[in-house]
Amino acid sequence: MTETLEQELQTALLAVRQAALICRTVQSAITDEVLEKKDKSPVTIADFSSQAVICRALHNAFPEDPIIGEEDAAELKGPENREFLEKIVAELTADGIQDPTPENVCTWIDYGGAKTYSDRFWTLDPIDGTKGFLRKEQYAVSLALIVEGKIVLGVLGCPNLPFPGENPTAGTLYYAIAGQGAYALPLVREQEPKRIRVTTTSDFSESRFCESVESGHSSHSHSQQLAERLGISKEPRRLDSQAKYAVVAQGEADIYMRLPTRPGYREKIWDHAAGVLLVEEAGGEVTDIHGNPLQFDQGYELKNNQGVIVTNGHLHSLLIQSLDELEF
Ligand SMILES: Nc1ncnc2c1ncn2[C@@H]1O[C@H](COP(=O)(O)O)[C@@H](OP(=O)(O)O)[C@H]1O
Ligand SMILES: [Mg+2]
Repeated sequence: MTETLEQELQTALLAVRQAALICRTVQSAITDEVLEKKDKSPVTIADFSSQAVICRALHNAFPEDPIIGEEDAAELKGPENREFLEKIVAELTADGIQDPTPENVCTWIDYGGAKTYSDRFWTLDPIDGTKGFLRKEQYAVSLALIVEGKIVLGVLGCPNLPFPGENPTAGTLYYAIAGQGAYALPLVREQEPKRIRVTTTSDFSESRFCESVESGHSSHSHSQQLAERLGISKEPRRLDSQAKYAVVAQGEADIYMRLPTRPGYREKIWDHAAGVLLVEEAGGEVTDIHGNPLQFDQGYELKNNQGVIVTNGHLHSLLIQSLDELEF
């Protein structure tokens, strides 16, 4: 890749930072009462607001680029949801976004409505780890640029992952450009980015893995079997969202396992693209459970892949070999 992607990077960093700060505001307003009522509206306001802000920024800077986003505005357009749309408008107004009329907000969200592969496109998960967001735990705003099937830029906003040396509530913004390394900076303010790297652990008995909190997203029983087989004795670190990729990329865990819970499920590209590049650029390795590279040229799903295995590289092939012996 000869072009520098400087404009893409600056646009993506600004947009993800803004969206992540909006999500943080909405998350702090979630109360137990809302959760007890099983009312998911705060998360939905945050999802839509995040997608609106990021797609608006991308469309202004790169009007020709398709965006494959997780959300679309179809359900916001009916009269029965007008009040809900007004809440999103109010949130964006409070955040100082210019001209967030109901019509504009729907238009911005729908910029993210591409579904099929093209030679150059963005993929966006406005809130990855919805369940973590609702529990007031980890979640991520995730944005990646894919050119000719290769991830060339990834940005991950993790409002609840502390940046070393900063106030624990500061949050971290991660980014990577293909061939140029992986970096972290505090979410809340401009600072010189810090290069991040995976661990050098080559012995499973010393290693720590991370996995989803939700056993419906990644099989805890299989990971436990595998850990026993490989002699991994440390307790797994469980956290939601692509924050797991960030944790491996910055050397706080050696492995991230995402083991299928049912054979037909296909991973979504927006749940992985930014995280994959972050880990690869930090020196790690990412494949599916069979050791095949993840294919980002198949539409919005990783159609040809099953599960995801992320390691610091040193532990990869042995882990894949041991997985071969498990039934999924
Ligand atoms: N059966 C399944 N297997 C794997 N991932 C699943 C799944 N069902 C849903 N997911 C995905 O898991 C993501 C969260 O992953 P994690 O458990 O690592 O936090 C969800 O993203 P959203 O939260 O954006 O909907 C969703 O896309
Ligand atoms: Mg997701």
